[in-house]
Formats: sequence, C-alpha cells, structure tokens
Amino acid sequence: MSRIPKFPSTATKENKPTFTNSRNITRTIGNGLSEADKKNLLLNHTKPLRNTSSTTTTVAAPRLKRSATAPSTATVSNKITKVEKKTTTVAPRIAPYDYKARFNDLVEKHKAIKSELSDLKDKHLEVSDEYEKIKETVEGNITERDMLKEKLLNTLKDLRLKSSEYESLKLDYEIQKQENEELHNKSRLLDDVTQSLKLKTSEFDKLKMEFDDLTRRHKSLSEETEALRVLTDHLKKISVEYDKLKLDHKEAIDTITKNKTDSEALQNILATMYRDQRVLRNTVQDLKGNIRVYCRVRPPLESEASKPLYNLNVLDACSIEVEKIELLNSARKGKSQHSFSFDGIFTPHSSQEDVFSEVSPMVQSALDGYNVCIFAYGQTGSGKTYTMEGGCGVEQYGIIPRAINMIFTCMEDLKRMGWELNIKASFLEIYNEIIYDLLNSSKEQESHDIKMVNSKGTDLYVSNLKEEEVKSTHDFIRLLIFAQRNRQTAATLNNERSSRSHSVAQIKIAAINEKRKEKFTSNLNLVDLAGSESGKTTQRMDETKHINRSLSELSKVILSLQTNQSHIPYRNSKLTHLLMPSLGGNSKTLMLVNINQFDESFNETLNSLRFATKVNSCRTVKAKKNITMVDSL
Ligand SMILES: Nc1ncnc2c1ncn2[C@@H]1O[C@H](COP(=O)(O)OP(=O)(O)OP(=O)(O)O)[C@@H](O)[C@H]1O
Repeated sequence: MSRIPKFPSTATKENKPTFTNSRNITRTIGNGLSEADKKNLLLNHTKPLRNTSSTTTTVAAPRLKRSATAPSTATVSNKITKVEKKTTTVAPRIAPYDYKARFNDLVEKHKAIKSELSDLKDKHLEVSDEYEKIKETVEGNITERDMLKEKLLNTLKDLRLKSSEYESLKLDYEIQKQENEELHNKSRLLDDVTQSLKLKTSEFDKLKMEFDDLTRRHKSLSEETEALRVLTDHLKKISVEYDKLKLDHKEAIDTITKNKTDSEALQNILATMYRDQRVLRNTVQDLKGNIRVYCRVRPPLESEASKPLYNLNVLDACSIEVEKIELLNSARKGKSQHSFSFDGIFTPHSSQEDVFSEVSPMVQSALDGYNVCIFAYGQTGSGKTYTMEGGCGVEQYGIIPRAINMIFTCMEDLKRMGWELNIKASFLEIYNEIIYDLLNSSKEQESHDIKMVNSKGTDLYVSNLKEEEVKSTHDFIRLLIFAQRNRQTAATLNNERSSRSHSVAQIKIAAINEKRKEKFTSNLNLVDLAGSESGKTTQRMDETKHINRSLSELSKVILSLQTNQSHIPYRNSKLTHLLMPSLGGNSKTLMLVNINQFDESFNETLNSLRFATKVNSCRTVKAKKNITMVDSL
C-alpha cells in the first residue's frame, strides 16, 4: 500500500493528466497543425533560432511538471526528457527567405514531433495502464478504507457501548468496593467480637471447672465434715474408752512385764527341760541300743490268698517263732522251727502308724543332732518299699513321708525355742555298685563319688548329687514322687532293677540357735535295701553278686562295730561307705527286717531273720551328738 502514489481523495477528472489532449495534438499534426499551433510554429520559426529551443521546452515543461507529481510515472518522465533532448538538437541556421528549407525543416520537425508523439502515445498507453492499475489499487484501497471505516465505526460503536458498560461496571465496582470495605470493617468487628467471645468462653469454662471443682470439694468437705462430726462423737466415746483402756493397758503392761519375766523363766525351764528330755531320750535310746532291729511281717495280698503259708507265732512283743513242717518225702523232712527276738515285732495287722510310733524316736534323735540311719531289709516282695515309702493316701504313708512330716511339725516347737532349721533332701540309688542321682532325670548321669566333707572323715557327701532345699512336707513329697518315678523309669529299662538296687533318701538337717549360740547338723538316711534273695538266673548273677557283697559288707561293718574293732571296713562297698556316718559311733541305726509268710519264701525268711539277729546283737559305743557351741555365728 505504501508504494501506491497517493492521490488526494477528492481527485476529479479535471485533475487527471490531460493525455487525451496530446492524442488530439498528434492527430492534428497528422492532418496538419491547428490554427494556434500553426501560428505558434510560424512565430517560432520566424523568431531567431536561439529562442526556438526555449519555446519548445516551454511547451513541454508544464506537462512534465504535472507528471512529476506521480512517482509511478518516473519512467515516462525520463522518456519525455530524452525526447526533449532530441528536440533540442541545434538545427543548421536557415535563412528566413528560404521557405523551402524552412518548410523542410518544419517537415523534419513535424516528423520529429510525430515520432515524439508516437513515443508519447506509447508512453500514454503505458501510463494509462499504470493509471488503470493504480486506479484499481486506489479503488481497492478505497473499498478497504470503506470497510475499515465501517469497521472503525463499528469498533467505535462497540467502544462506546463498552465504554458505557465500563462506566456502569466502574460504578458497580465502586459500589461493591464501598460495600466490601463496609463488610471488611464489619468482619473485623466480628473477628474482634469472636475473639473476645472466645476469651470469655475459655474464662467461662475455667470458671465452670473451678466452680465444679469447688462444688465437688464443697460436697466432699460437707461429707468429711459430717464424717468428722460422727468421728468426733465417736472419738469422744473412744476417748472415754481410751482413758479406761489406758488404765487397763497400764495394768496389762505390768502383768506382761511380770509374765515376760515368768515366760523367760519358763523358757529357761523349758530349754532345760528340752535338754533334759533330749538327754533322757538319748539315755533311753542308749539303753535300747544304738542299733535297733524290728521285724515286720507283711500280710498276704488278696491275689496271694491261695498261697500256702508257713507257721508264724508271735511269742511276745519282741519274739517270733517260724515253723515249717517239711514233707516226709523231702530231703529235710521233719519240723523246722526257729525263734527270733528283736526290739519289736510288727505283725501283719500292724499299721503304718504303729511302725512309725516305734521309729519316731530315731527321727527325734536326728532332730536332737544325731546321725540316724533307718533301713529296710528283706527279700523281694517282703514289704520294704511299703514300709519305707508307703502306699497312696496319708494313712498308707510310710516312714519317709512321716519322718519329714514329724521334722516340720517339731520345727515349729524348735523355732519357739529359738532354733532355725534348714532341711535339704537328696535321693540316690546304688545299683551294681554305681550311684545314680534320682533327682536327675537326664539319661546322661554324671559320675558320683563318695567324698569326705572334712579331714576327720566324720561327714561324707556324694559328688554331683542334686540336693534340694525343702520348706515343707509338700515340697519333700513332690521330690519323693519325682525320685520314685525316676527309679521306676530305670526299672522299666532294666527289668526288676528297683528290687535289685539300694534306694537312699537323705535328709540333712542344719540347725542354729543364735540366742543360745548353738548349732548342729545331722543326717537322716532312709534306706530301702535291695532284695536279699539270691538270683535265680544267670542274668541276675551279676546283680546278686553285688547285692550279696554289699549286704555282707554291711553285716561285717556291724560286726566290727559290735566287737569294737579298730578298723571298720566301711569302704568295702558303696552302701557301707555311704552309711558310714550313720553306722559309726556318732549314730543311731534302726533296721526293719521285712518278711512274708509264704511257704515258698521260708528259707529266704530264715536268712533275713538270721541276718537281722546278727545286726541286733551288735551294740555300738554310746552315740555322740553333733551339737557344738559356737563363739560367733
Ligand atoms: N504291711 C503291708 N500291708 C499291706 N500291704 C503290704 C504290706 N507290705 C507290703 N505290702 C504290699 O506287698 C507288695 C510288695 O511289697 P513291696 O513292694 O513293698 O515289697 P519290696 O520288699 O519293697 O519288694 P522289692 O524288693 O521288689 O521292692 C506291695 O503291693 C505292697 O503294697
């Protein structure tokens, strides 16, 4: 658009270049010059030649000037200039009278002008084309301008509309802004109010809590006041009673002081009496003998009712007579009659309690500080385990559970006299001269050796043997059951092992009396010996050898003690070695020989009774108790 020459919008036909005129001029020249031109020509040609050129230049000049106004016609103007230059060529001077020359000159000029005209025509055509193009462009521009104008008008209209809308919106905005500010102010005010309300609420809550607390306290205070009032009334009554009691108390204190003195005196008497009683008990024991033997005859069981029995006569409390009539066809035909005397006889009707009433002084001796050994001897099935351990139920309890029960019962009396007792228990089994710990249930048993506690050799212990402290009879029974189970398990693994092993329950008593500065330790060994009968099979031969050896060593030890030998062969068997402290001088021994009344067992019964008689004839030296005076406990 910018390259299109600008014409004033008000351009009219008059303002356009008058090219039509030039066409006319050409035509005129072709036909001959117009009158005016002719005149001019004549005038010019009659004038000196110097002016001619200037005249022609003057004629062309206004046309060129006009065309110069349109930059798009620059080429045209250049061409015109060339023509002009041609026309301005200096012609040879022609004499005024030479008309012919002049005419020729004029013809020449005419020709030149004609060619110039033809050039101009071409130019005119070119310019016309360009004009047409420009015109089209201008018209297009005008249309565009009009469209733009219309658009502008529309835009202006829109703008006006928008402006009015804007104005109304601006107004609305202002109103909104004002309202907003008002609302903002109100909101701020509301925030302040809310804040203060919150403060008030929290203060209210606090006050309410305080009020509730105060109410509660008030209520509890009221209750306390009421209780205090009741208490005061009660206290008043108590005060009266207290005064009365105070008097009684004073009297009681006097009485207690008197009683305390009496009690101390009585306690001293009691201690002296206890000591005397102990001495007396021991004297009786000594008189009875430190090795005492009892015989117990077990009754046949229901299942054994059909078994033939030999004759057994209880001659008196201490003697029995066994009698067997041998069949006439037997090798030893005739009557076999034997009488035996012991410290006591328990018939098939004697209860466990009857047995224990005779055994209890031995347990008492252990509580008095003596080493005691109670063992049951006899053939298999003669009632040794029943006598020592017993059956089910308290009634059936044997010597071992009754002994521990007695220890714990006496412990209470001893405590009252200032004695503190510590009881420990261990359970072992000697099978084929090997010691087994019955409180150790693991299959892998450690080796157990009998060792001396001190160089004097008065006390012994078994290495790696579990020793459990017992605080009650119940504790002990639990351990006893555990040991029984262990023995039974071993018996299952090794057929009839329980009958072929010695079972020992050891109870160690450690007593201390801080008041009297006295202490003692004693051992109570409760032994269930292996069945004394000889083995009937080769399989049992090894066991029998060991049993017989240990039982014979036991009788040897007893005999050596009886005859006051300087050397007592305790160490020849595990059993005698273990029982050494309970068999020697500082000990009391009680043997229960168990027999049954079956005809088939007559010979074994005789053996047992003979062995027991041998033991019974043994009287050890007077037993010494282990009690010692201690300087500092
Ligand atoms: N005085 C008794 N009154 C009632 N039953 C008894 C008596 N003595 C033993 N018995 C019963 O006789 C059976 C054999 O007794 P026990 O097992 O005590 O004999 P044992 O000599 O220990 O035998 P083993 O050497 O095989 O251990 C048991 O059933 C036991 O309950």
